[in-house]
Amino acid sequence: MRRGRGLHAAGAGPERYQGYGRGLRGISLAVLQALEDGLEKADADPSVKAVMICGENGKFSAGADIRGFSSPNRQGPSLAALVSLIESSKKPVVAAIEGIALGGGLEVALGCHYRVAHVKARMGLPEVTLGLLPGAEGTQRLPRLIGVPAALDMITTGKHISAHEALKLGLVDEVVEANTVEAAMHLANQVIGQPLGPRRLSLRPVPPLPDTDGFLRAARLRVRERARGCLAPELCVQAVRAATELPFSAGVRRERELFVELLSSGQARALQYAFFAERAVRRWSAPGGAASHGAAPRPLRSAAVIGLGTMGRGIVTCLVKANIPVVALEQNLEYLNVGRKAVMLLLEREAKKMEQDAQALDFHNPARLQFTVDFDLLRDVDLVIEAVFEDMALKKEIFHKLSRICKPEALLCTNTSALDIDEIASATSRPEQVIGTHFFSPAHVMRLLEIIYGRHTSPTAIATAMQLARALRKVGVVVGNCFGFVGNRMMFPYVEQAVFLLEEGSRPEEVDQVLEDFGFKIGPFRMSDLAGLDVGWRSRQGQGLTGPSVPAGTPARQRLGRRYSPLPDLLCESGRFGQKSGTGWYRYERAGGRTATPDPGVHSLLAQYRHTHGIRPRHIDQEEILERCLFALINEGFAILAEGIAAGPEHLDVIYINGYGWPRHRGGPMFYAATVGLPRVLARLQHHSQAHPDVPGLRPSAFLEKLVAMGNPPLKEWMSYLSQQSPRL
Ligand SMILES: CCCCCCC[C@H](O)CC(=O)SCCNC(=O)CCNC(=O)[C@H](O)C(C)(C)COP(=O)([O-])OP(=O)([O-])OC[C@H]1O[C@@H](n2cnc3c(N)ncnc32)[C@H](O)[C@@H]1OP(=O)([O-])[O-]
Repeated sequence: MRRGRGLHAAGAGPERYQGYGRGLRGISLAVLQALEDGLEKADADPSVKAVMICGENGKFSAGADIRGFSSPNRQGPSLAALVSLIESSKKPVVAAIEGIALGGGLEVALGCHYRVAHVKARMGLPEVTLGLLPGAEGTQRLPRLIGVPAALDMITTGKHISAHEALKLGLVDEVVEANTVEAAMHLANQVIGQPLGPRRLSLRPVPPLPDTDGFLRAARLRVRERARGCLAPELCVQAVRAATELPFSAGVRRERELFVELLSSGQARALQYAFFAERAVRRWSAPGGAASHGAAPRPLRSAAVIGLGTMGRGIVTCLVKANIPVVALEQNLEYLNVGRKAVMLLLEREAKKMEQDAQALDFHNPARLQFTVDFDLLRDVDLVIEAVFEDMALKKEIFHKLSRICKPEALLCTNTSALDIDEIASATSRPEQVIGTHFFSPAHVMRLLEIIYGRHTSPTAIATAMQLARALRKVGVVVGNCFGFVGNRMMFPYVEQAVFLLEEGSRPEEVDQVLEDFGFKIGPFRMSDLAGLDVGWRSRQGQGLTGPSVPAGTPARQRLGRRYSPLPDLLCESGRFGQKSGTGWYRYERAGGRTATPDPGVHSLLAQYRHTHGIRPRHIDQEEILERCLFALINEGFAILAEGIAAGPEHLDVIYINGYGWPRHRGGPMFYAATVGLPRVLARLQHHSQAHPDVPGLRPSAFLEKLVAMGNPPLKEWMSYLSQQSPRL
């Protein structure tokens, strides 16, 4: 059999038919056309007895070309028509599924009469993650094949399933360990002459459930709850409902209507933007022209983690999960034992979640995970991640030690969330090997890894840190060095506005509710309680903003000539540290509890505070809460772009989606700003800035002003309007 590129239609008789295209990049019009031509020829050719469809380079198909959805003049055969054509073929058609069959690719396989999968193949309908639904009749065929509950699960979550799961569900007919194409050809030859009617899914009824309507109603509520304002999962349920209530052809029409509704919703555009942005940030650039294409990573065969607090424990866990042997170090035996117990508990839980792979974790083996107080054991590791308190002196002491002990090529990473990478690197004799790897709590769950290069960090070090992100299955985003880097720097003005709103009349639960309704997983006050209010308090003490170092006579609500709110400090002074102490901006059932209840104690503290400072509380509406919090954050984003701290708005958006719970269906803060329109963002910032002239965070960034003056160009052109690219890029 000849193998070319793209999906192939090959005759089991003497003729072979093949299409062209790039399997992974999505099904192109050329592939569709070639498949249609091939099938028509196969049907017309009496010497062809059966047809086999396979992909190129060991991959069946990644589905429709996502970029094609935004091209308005798309012409040519449609994927749905092709799937129908396959199904109606008079000769048996067998899909040979290797690698992946996703989205439209799986829908093509559903049109085939038989499906053979390689044991390592993965299948799924991920359209929902792109704000769509399987629009090539997948929502109508899959429930007919595997039943409503399993089909609904795949369609509303977009999850990929293994070949074995697919076999169990009845999605494929056979799983093979060796040559899938050969096996599919073999099956094709075996079924020649057998009736095709029962194999045509469009002719089958949907297997009934005892209470299909009740099941679908419950499913709708469940996905609505989970989706937080994202439309696609709910419309997926509606499409599956159509399969249960309507004949096939009417169900297909309903599927098409729902698909078109989603396509024009704006959310699909945001989610597809997020898909490409996550891939775009893999290409990084750094000072002196260094870039991803010219830098090779060093191997990562072993690692060490210093500090077994909350972050360190999570980092050890994700290294073990990535199969990288780890040395975990603490400063004394007491802390080491506490840390060891916590890490083991986390790993046990992870192993349970991973079930069949638990053996592979092998974390009881000292060759894979070792606990120590002895720095000497760090001598040979490829990578060290320091995760101690945010204390510059302590970090410098550790890095000084590391530069004496570790092998010269070892990568020295700091998990600081805000501190100066260059100052930390200055404590070593090899600043080119020092880099920031900012994990997000819980580190074994959150997908983001902010990678911060310093003035001397080498391209190899950046490439190795990006490789680390990939090994840990995280999204690595390379950014420059400044206080708070990208994520936290944008977060400061957002949280600051949230606190100012409390001073002026809001309650914590009101502000949180508005931002959670917008789509954030948790609002700023719930988030602060979760992270621990003492963390920020310690940082503000370090910066001289609160505590004994504040000069006598400093106005309570002013620092360095700008507005300051001592409210968070007051909470900490009264022992309210958030969830860990059982009280913070909310009340919890106990210290360490997780259920936040509005706290009358906080309400009276706020009333007292306003009285003390002569503030007349006012009603603040949702729009003002949203604008002040979000536009302040976005404004800082423009300043970051102008300073060259990040290479583009996609970087900021990927950071916010993966590290800060920004709703993915809104595409990230900078994408959101583009959606709202930069002139409006600017006008509202100007308005709020006039009302609060002592808040620099509301003063519009010069870059935002410039973009508006240039006519509000599309997001992908923003960076070309920076008069001079920063030397950091
Ligand atoms: C009336 C209505 C009719 C409509 C019919 C609707 C039909 C259908 O239901 C809709 C769909 O199929 S929706 C589609 C449903 N399918 C999906 O949602 C699958 C989306 N794709 C994936 O999940 C992952 O890419 C894979 C798991 C395939 C590979 O992961 P990996 O090995 O880590 O590789 P990687 O780095 O991720 O990708 C490599 C390069 O390929 C690129 N590219 C990939 N897929 C693309 C596509 N479909 N398209 C375009 N490009 C695609 C990707 O951007 C990247 O480009 P770069 O320039 O190098 O940056």
